[in-house]
Amino acid sequence: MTGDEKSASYASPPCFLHELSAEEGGLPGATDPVQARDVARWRKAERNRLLADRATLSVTERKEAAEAVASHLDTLFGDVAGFTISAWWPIQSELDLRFWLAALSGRGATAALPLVTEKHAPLRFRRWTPRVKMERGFWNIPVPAEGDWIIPDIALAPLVGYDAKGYRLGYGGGYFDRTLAAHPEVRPIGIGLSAARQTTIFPQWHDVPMTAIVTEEGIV
Ligand SMILES: Nc1nc2c(c(=O)[nH]1)N(C=O)[C@@H](CNc1ccc(C(=O)N[C@@H](CCC(=O)O)C(=O)O)cc1)CN2
Ligand SMILES: Nc1ncnc2c1ncn2[C@@H]1O[C@H](COP(=O)(O)OP(=O)(O)OP(=O)(O)O)[C@@H](O)[C@H]1O
Repeated sequence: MTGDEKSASYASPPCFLHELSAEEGGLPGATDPVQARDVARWRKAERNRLLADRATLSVTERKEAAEAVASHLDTLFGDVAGFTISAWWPIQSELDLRFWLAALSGRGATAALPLVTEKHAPLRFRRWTPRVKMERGFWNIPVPAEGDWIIPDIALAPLVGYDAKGYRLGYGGGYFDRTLAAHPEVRPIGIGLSAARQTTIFPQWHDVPMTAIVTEEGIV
């Protein structure tokens, strides 16, 4: 079964959601609270389903997917010299792109990792290399312990789900959306498994679409 077929059989989408999308004529911020609650519930169920699916991949399959993603990123970016690119320190069976990130400095680029320094606020970023001292941050995610705050040119965003229009489903904190609202100059690229594709994630006023989505199958 494809991811879409699975979502069709495992969770029923909420009704009238097309009316919520700003694109379809809805007013940003003027979302019906009942429908917003339905979307939030649906997202929570889909997030759990997609996370459970992802966890069934073997270590080898995940490693192969990460290597395929890395080669698609090289195709997408070409020469990265001069760019600052953020990614993530993997948790919960996320793809591990640290090998690709670690190689950036040798290519004249700067690698960065995100930090949650305040709940419900935009992410902040610090430079990372394998030699940087790390500490446990929010949610126990390892983060660079010191360094100046920097703003990436490109932010690779790990995704739990995504749709054909480039909207991303994450862990539900809204951190990436807040970051992109605060820094519209940052180019967001969603990274995940092709199986994480949804027909739609019912975009809300706050959802910022990715510039591109990269999976093990290629660039979407
Ligand atoms: N490896 C990794 N690092 C990352 C991210 C990521 O997705 N992956 N983030 C990408 O943004 C930021 C952290 N994102 C987080 C998002 C939500 C929650 C969280 O507390 N979630 C709640 C559920 C919220 C809800 O459903 O209302 C929870 O699980 O209790 C924690 C961290 C920064 N670092
Ligand atoms: N720019 C914003 N300003 C205020 N609140 C926001 C903003 N962006 C998102 N939020 C809030 O964050 C909450 C979670 O959003 P959403 O479900 O899109 O998270 P997510 O993209 O899955 O999470 P994450 O980016 O942390 O992985 C929503 O309830 C939303 O209201």
